[in-house]
Amino acid sequence: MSKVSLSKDKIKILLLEGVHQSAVETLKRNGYSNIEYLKTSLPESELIERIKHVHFVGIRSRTHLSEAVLNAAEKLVAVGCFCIGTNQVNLEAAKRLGIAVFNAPFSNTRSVAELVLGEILLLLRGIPKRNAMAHRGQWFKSAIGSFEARGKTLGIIGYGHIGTQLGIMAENIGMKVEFYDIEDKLTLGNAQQVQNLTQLLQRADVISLHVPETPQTKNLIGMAEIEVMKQGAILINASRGTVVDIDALAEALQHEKLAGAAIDVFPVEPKSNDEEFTSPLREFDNVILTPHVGGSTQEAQENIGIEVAGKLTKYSDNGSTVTAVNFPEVSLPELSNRSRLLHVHENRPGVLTQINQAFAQHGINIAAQYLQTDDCIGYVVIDVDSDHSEVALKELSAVEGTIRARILH
Ligand SMILES: NC(=O)c1ccc[n+]([C@@H]2O[C@H](COP(=O)([O-])OP(=O)(O)OC[C@H]3O[C@@H](n4cnc5c(N)ncnc54)[C@H](O)[C@@H]3O)[C@@H](O)[C@H]2O)c1
Ligand SMILES: O=C(O)CC[C@@H](O)C(=O)O
Repeated sequence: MSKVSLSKDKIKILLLEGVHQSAVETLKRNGYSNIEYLKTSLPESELIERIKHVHFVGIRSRTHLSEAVLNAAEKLVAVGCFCIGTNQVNLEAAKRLGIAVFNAPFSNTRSVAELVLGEILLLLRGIPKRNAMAHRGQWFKSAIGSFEARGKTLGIIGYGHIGTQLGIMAENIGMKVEFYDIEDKLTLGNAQQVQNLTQLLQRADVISLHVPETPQTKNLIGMAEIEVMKQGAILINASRGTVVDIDALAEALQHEKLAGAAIDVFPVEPKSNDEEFTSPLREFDNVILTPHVGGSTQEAQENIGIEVAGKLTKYSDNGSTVTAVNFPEVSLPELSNRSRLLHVHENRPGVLTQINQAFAQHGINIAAQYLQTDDCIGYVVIDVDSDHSEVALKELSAVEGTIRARILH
């Protein structure tokens, strides 16, 4: 499958899930005007129809780009996830099809860390329960089950962008911070890395999860893990819904093993604000339930819009794949007075030799060549004189193992 360079007004962009207007503004400022903007996600069957003619798609966490959807996306060049998580996209299938996927790895991390810090303070004081009771006309003025954060131990699981910021903020209010991560991490402030999860669970007054969704993090916290936590501890999950076994959590709350919880993400989340939210946790006054809004602040969404739209623009305009999550990363200078060929191919021996031989046969001079590969695909970018560019594209498209070829003038 190959493509010829399109004028920008022909490049079709579909933005879903109400991404911030800053994305639309960034795309328009860069000359992209053919934008369809929807406030919701789309069910798979509708998405399959709509995505057929689209060159770039922008999504958040509710849109599932399954293999079936990606297979239907004949023209799709890249996906922009206007969020951190990319688990909603079949990244391997996208890669095999030569579709680059970008995200915003840190623009909303401060927002998540701030929300979690607030939840820690409220839960340690037993405020969610007192608040719920007051709404029902009950007056529960008592210090029972109400504690300061100072001196308590916060156990962070996943000490990445969010975990580290939360750790620093928690230390600033006098908490002791310990964390568990599968990688050895540079510890910030006075935080301490512990060697295994059980140790962290046994020692912490509050556990907060900040891991990605992976096969290893599925039900990372279940019945057995809650069992080893301190009596009366607090559990917070603002990472992904698959990380905590919700039924096990509900049971622990029922038996008052845990004093409270704050849950922002769920194994199954409503597809839109019109759908009912169902969860066994709804019955507990001591649980803060939020509709996956950890990163939903004006500041974060605006920054994400600019960041991801900027990455899509750059990939479209000059072929740069820097920070792509499923693609070999190539950093490229701006294109001037030449044409640029972008070639995604299966990573097998001889592809580059074929390309160079074909170009030599046609007397096509290569002004610059950039190549990066991973175990599955190769991405080569070749700058040539514009006079030779159409022949070069034809040759490139005929190379065995070609997944996609595109040209920029
Ligand atoms: N609730 C929200 O709105 C919201 C917003 C942003 C991010 N998130 C979620 O939070 C997650 C974390 O975000 P981040 O920016 O801190 O990511 P990050 O990649 O910077 O950090 C994740 C950390 O988890 C560690 N990790 C991975 N697997 C682990 C395991 N099995 N056990 C222990 N540690 C493990 C990694 O080594 C890394 O240090 C994201 O993947 C996303 O799913 C949710
Ligand atoms: O905005 C969203 O839908 C997802 C937010 C968050 O979970 C993320 O992965 O960045």
